[in-house]
Amino acid sequence: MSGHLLSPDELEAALRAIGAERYHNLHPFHRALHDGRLTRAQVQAWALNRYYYQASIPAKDATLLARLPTAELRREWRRRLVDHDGDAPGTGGVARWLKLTDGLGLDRAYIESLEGLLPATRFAVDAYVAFVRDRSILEAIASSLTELFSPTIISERVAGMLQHYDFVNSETLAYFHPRLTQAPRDSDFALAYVKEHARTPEQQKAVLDALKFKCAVLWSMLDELEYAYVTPGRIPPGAFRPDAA
Ligand SMILES: O=C(O)c1cc(C(=O)O)c2c(n1)C(=O)C(=O)c1cc(C(=O)O)[nH]c1-2
Repeated sequence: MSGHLLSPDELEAALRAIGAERYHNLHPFHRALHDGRLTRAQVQAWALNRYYYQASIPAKDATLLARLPTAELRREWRRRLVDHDGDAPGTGGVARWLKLTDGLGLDRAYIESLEGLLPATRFAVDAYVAFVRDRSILEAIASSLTELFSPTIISERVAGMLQHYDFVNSETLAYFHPRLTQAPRDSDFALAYVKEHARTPEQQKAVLDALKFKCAVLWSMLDELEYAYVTPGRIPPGAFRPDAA
């Protein structure tokens, strides 16, 4: 597609097509999570690993915030920091994620220590933070666009988990509720930004590639969860062992 300039609406359609093909709602581990086919131990492993993603998102947003050139852009982006970190102890998305890990019977200090992470979780999340730090502002903003697709997966996940697992309830899944309004607000802004600022075929390709990269970050996290926690005997040395928790 190089050389061909897309209209803003064609660019949006191309971005949505990437999500339709590559977003992590299609991963077998997520299908199993939402359909009630995981054990409590496997759900614990998912929540423990996903904690590192959640905890790194505000750091990722802070590196981008520092590079944004206008007060208007910074005001828009700093809301994300408050969403995740809160504005007082015990508030915000990361704190709400810890309510989920508490509810699953995991020790907070162990979760926060990151000791039990799968290696691929660390690599994938660190790659996302580095991407946002090192690439153009346009690519960094485009890499957040997986959030266009997250309200659908979150609705599916909450409904499926409440229906199938007796070890979660709407209080332990409280993390997800505000995301249903925060994610569309954030992704509407990011989508309008890339539609306005990707004005050459090269910039449009960079935007599409940034979204592919981000889909790969999310996908690879689930690949290793599936590898390590579905077939016995494959947990990497040092990673969370449900039987020992
Ligand atoms: O539950 C999910 O499947 C899911 C996906 C994503 C995403 O697509 O990146 C995010 C979130 N949740 C989320 O809760 C969140 O705060 C978030 C921030 C970002 C981002 O890239 O800035 N993605 C996501």
